[in-house]
Amino acid sequence: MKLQLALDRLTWDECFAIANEVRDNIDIIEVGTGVIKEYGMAIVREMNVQFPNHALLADMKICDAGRHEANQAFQAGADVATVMAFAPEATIEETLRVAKEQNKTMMIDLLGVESSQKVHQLHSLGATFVGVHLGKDQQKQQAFSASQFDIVKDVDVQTAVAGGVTLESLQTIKKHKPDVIIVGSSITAAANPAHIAKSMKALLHV
Ligand SMILES: O=C(CO)[C@H](O)[C@H](O)COP(=O)(O)O
Repeated sequence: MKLQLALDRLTWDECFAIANEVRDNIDIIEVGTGVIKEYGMAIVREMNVQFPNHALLADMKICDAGRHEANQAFQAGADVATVMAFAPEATIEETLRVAKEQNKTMMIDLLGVESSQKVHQLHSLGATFVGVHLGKDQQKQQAFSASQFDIVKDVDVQTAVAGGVTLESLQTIKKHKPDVIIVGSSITAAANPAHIAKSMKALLHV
């Protein structure tokens, strides 16, 4: 199980400062959607320069112009880019083609997906990696529930999980053995981000 740091709602300097603080306890750095909207692909490029030994995910949340936007992420140095499960099949297929051509990975974000039928359909399109996701706004109404893994349990795909993961909820989440656990605010808004990241990493290896 890998630990992915999600950098959201932060300034350029905060992104680099926090990533640097927790670098020894995370496997993947995610440049969040809002951060990309603020600073463009330049921040993905710079993250790749400053953290060459970490895998890098650009949370593009692509929903149209799949080839162009997947190329933007990969040319900026991302190893993984995201496309939304609700995007048209043509868009998802284009992003998967671009990733294959460049030996990169697309993560299909399952935000809003409630049926395993949809995940099977994505798998038949060629998806190999999906993200179970409780969105930021949804988190105000409900906490992450382990039942959210139900939609992926019968499908032969790698999984990530995101959405308000905390040190406490990690105990339950890890039992479902996702390939990647994505943590944003529990680390980035902590008084001591390095301590939380270290505790999370340690918990994943117990
Ligand atoms: O993709 C995201 C928001 O759309 C976030 O990266 C993801 O939800 C992780 O952040 P947090 O742990 O703060 O929920």
